[in-house]
Amino acid sequence: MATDSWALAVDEQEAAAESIGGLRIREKGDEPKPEENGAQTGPSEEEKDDDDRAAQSLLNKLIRSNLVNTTNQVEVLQRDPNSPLYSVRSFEELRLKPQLLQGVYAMGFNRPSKIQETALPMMLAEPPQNLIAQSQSGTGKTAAFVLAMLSHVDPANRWPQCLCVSPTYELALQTGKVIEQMGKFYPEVKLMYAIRGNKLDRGVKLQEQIVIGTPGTVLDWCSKLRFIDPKKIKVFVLDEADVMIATQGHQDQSIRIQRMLPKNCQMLLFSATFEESVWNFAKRIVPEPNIIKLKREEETLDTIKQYYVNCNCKEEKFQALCNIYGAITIAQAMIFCHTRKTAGWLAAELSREGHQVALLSGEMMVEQRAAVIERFRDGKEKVLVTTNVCARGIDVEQVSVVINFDLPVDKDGNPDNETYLHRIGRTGRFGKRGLAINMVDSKASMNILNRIQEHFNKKIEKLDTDDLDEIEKIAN
Ligand SMILES: Nc1ncnc2c1ncn2[C@@H]1O[C@H](COP(=O)(O)OP(=O)(O)OP(=O)(O)O)[C@@H](O)[C@H]1O
Repeated sequence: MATDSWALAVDEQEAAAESIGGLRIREKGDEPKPEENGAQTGPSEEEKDDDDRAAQSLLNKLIRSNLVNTTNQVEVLQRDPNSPLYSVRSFEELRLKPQLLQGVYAMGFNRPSKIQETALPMMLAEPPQNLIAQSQSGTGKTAAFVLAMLSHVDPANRWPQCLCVSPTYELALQTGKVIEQMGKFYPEVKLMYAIRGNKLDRGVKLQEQIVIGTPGTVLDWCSKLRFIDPKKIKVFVLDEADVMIATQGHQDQSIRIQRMLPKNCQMLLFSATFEESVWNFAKRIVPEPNIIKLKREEETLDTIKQYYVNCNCKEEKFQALCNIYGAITIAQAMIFCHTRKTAGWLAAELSREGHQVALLSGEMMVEQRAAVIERFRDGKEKVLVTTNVCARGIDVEQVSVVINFDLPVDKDGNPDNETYLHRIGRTGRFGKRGLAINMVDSKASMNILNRIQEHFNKKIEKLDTDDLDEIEKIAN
């Protein structure tokens, strides 16, 4: 039957989505091919640590224990500019149910985050307002919509009232945990996971008030299997819209779910980024939206001293690194390599020299990566060797030195300026002065370095690592 083949297709899509959800271990023989010495051209697909946004997003969630601080103002585009816009400075002002206020405080939240100050009054308003909200990861979006969902359910009604769609199984579980924590003192409200593998008997009608899941299963449960009556949904949340649309098919499934919901259902959409594709998607899902944007802090190279070292091969680069370590005290450093193979080699060499080294590599499961980062954050290791994709978006405050053992290039071998800024930018944040050292090992990589210099219009000084006095000077 047509519906069955369609359901099968949905299953397949979800299986594919889950397999790129980050939790996987590579098979033996799946290792990268040996790289050519010294050549810094774009790596082949196998060589490169492939990662994806869902894994990155999950990693961020796993390692984040605090809000990301931001001084930027929120930008608000209101659907109805005549209705008073207000923001709150405390959770009390929101007149939450006492059980929920208790849950919020038990989580250690003292006051709403920047995005929550504006988003929460809108989400809790009567009549409910639709919202599209964008702010970087870690600014309190999840906590905000979880609070909105918990506030809107009627625990006396034993049917699904809030539907939350996440891009992957793992991300859905993380959000589910927040719902459980925040709803700790509100045990009448129950939660159900609509994820692959959660098999229910045919004919069952869900009694849980909140359902969180991945698009394929949620769609299945609302339509073909009818575990959920979509017409009774009051709040629909689409989380991580940017990650969602990176998976083929999810966009379509989300739109199909949305079409089954009643006209007065509150639609909420969250995203860490807001490129054109996300924006187009958001407009299809959320009619007449209020829009809240929180600008990301700009990364700059102003407070960073940048150097480059001329070498001929990776062994020479390693020697230069040893010379730097011998001359200056480095509290904590992050070293970026192009491939997993180089990263593994370098970590082993550094360990042999007596350094406490942490290695972050693409074949590790996301949880393992989170554990490595936490150990490094706690200062258990002083050097973190990593490939580029693994470390994107990770902030380790205390890092004072960043070393580009290989310069960042895109898949065509052109300079990846954005990644360069991202790698280096972190050291100079928090008002401290940072140090960045680039290893150059060929004409090609010198050319890349020159183009990076030109792009940022910032000089990268040459450093002679055979001259101890010169190295000592850069630390001052
Ligand atoms: N008002 C608050 N006060 C203190 N901590 C908060 C507050 N809101 C959220 N947090 C905490 O800050 C961290 C980030 O919050 P949250 O996960 O809601 O952000 P997010 O924007 O959804 O990020 P991501 O998309 O990465 O999940 C979490 O550890 C959360 O418990």
